[in-house]
Amino acid sequence: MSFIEKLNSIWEENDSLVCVGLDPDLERFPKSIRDVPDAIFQFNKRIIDATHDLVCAYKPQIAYFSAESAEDQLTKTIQYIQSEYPSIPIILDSKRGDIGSTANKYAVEAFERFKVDAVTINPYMGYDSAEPFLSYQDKGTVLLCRTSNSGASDIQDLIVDGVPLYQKVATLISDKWNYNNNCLLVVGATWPSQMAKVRSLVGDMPFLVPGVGAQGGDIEALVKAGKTANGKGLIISSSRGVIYASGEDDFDSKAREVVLKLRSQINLHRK
Ligand SMILES: O=C(O)c1cc(=O)[nH]c(=O)n1[C@@H]1O[C@H](COP(=O)(O)O)[C@@H](O)[C@H]1O
Repeated sequence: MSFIEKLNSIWEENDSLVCVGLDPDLERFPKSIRDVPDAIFQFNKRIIDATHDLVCAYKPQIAYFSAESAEDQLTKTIQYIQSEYPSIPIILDSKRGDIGSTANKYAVEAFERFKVDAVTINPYMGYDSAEPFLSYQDKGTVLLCRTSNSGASDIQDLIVDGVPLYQKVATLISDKWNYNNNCLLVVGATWPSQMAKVRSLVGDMPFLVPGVGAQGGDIEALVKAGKTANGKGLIISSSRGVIYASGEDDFDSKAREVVLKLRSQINLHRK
């Protein structure tokens, strides 16, 4: 099953547009789990077990693993989701982007080493840097368009041929790069008016939407701006707001409570 088919079916199955970001930071772990062997995997496993019926995706961020020399625990986390909850797509957040020959290796890293369903990439080096990812027809390529951070406007809003660069990027990807129907765009939850503009440019292409929870994105505004006509089209991702909902040993049940609330707040505005 392709990434897009998997996404369409989990949106229905779990009635959810919520993605949980797995950004495991040992310093923020409860004492009870910090010193156990494979602490990162054990932490992720408890978050996953507590939320699997409420989400449409998991998004592990590679830096939180590689900074700890813990890529083996990233592999274990991915394999755990795939064996226990195989209908849930996994988006590897690594924001790769490089010349074609190196991008080839990054695509192999994501799709053959880690075997994820989708990966985030930076499109600013152009088509040859994206093509190795796009050529995996059944995988999702999630391209940065208008990011959630405060510096997003520094470059992404520069005017090119009379329009902001992020709109040029959206149109280019939609018109030229999406020939396998496997592109998604990153549009931050913190910018609802820009999101509405991107939606008007790219039809029903799915958006990965980080920036709710810790970064303060407004749920009602983003859902209204970004949803497609069928009330879907969004993968709304929260990391710290979910996984650190409690600093104590009840972190998994508190994470579940946050995801439940997030799912219902989002669903309120989908219709
Ligand atoms: O590609 C991303 O996931 C991403 C894009 C973006 O524009 N903003 C953004 O915050 N992210 C990632 O989404 C996550 C946000 O984490 P929280 O702010 O804790 O929910 C981090 O892993 C970021 O690297």
